[in-house]
Amino acid sequence: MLLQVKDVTHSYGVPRLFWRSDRRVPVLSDISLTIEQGMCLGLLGTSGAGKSTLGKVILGLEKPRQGQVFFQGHDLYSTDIQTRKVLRRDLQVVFQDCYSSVNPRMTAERIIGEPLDNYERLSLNEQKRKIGELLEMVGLNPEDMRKYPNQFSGGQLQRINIARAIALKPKMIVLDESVSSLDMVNQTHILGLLRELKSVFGLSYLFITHDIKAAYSICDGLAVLEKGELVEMFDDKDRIFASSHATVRSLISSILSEHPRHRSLSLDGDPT
Ligand SMILES: Nc1ncnc2c1ncn2[C@@H]1O[C@H](COP(=O)(O)OP(=O)(O)OP(=O)(O)O)[C@@H](O)[C@H]1O
Repeated sequence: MLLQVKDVTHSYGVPRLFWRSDRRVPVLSDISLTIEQGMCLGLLGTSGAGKSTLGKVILGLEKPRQGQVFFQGHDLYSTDIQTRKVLRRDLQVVFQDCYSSVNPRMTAERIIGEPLDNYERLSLNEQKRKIGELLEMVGLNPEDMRKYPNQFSGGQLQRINIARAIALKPKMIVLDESVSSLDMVNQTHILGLLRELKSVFGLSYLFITHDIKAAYSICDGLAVLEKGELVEMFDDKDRIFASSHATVRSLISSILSEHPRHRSLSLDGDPT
């Protein structure tokens, strides 16, 4: 098992202006889930359900109040710093906002080269060659490495973020609404790219989204969060259609056409 989230509960403190507050808002309640190597789990839920918080907990960025996160058998929050650094290499992230995820003053070469600088000792030429290969892998041109973020479209810049995420050949990537800000055409292309990278590298994804159609198109399994609780978990994504849970039904109906003729729409295709 690659990732195990065990009984995770989390809450955020409520800030007060003039006195200390011990009031906390519960955000995650007793969450347990697993992700196997090579599997893509979709984490669905409405806004504020706690999806991004769970993503941060899994990335080792937000220590949960209770529970544990095991990545490759190591407890992320109690392991030593050295092991944590090694584990971080295998656990990468791509966020929704491709522009704020990068330093506007860095070229694509430096953006993609950052994790390589941190973890690998490559010569200048080796690093350039590797960055060129990564750019090609995500469908861009090696010459694009000289460009700055403002010279790329949103879709191209998200490809740069993906190239950075795969630079160290990680085992798992947390994709937090990574295609949500893109138009439909770019969304389809990036989802295709993610599917391809998954099969080439045996990558695992946690695909965080409110978009059930995008999740269905890339995920093997689906989990549904509501108000911090994991209300349903489907190892096989197709089982979601049999769910009678109100939240799950409303997620499904949100993508179905109003027209009765489209009620049996497959999530893979467009309505005919
Ligand atoms: N750093 C923080 N401090 C305090 N409260 C927070 C913090 N981050 C998130 N929250 C609150 O925790 C709850 C869950 O937020 P979270 O971002 O995890 O939900 P989400 O399901 O990812 O939502 P969205 O789809 O809108 O991004 C929300 O009520 C949010 O306001």
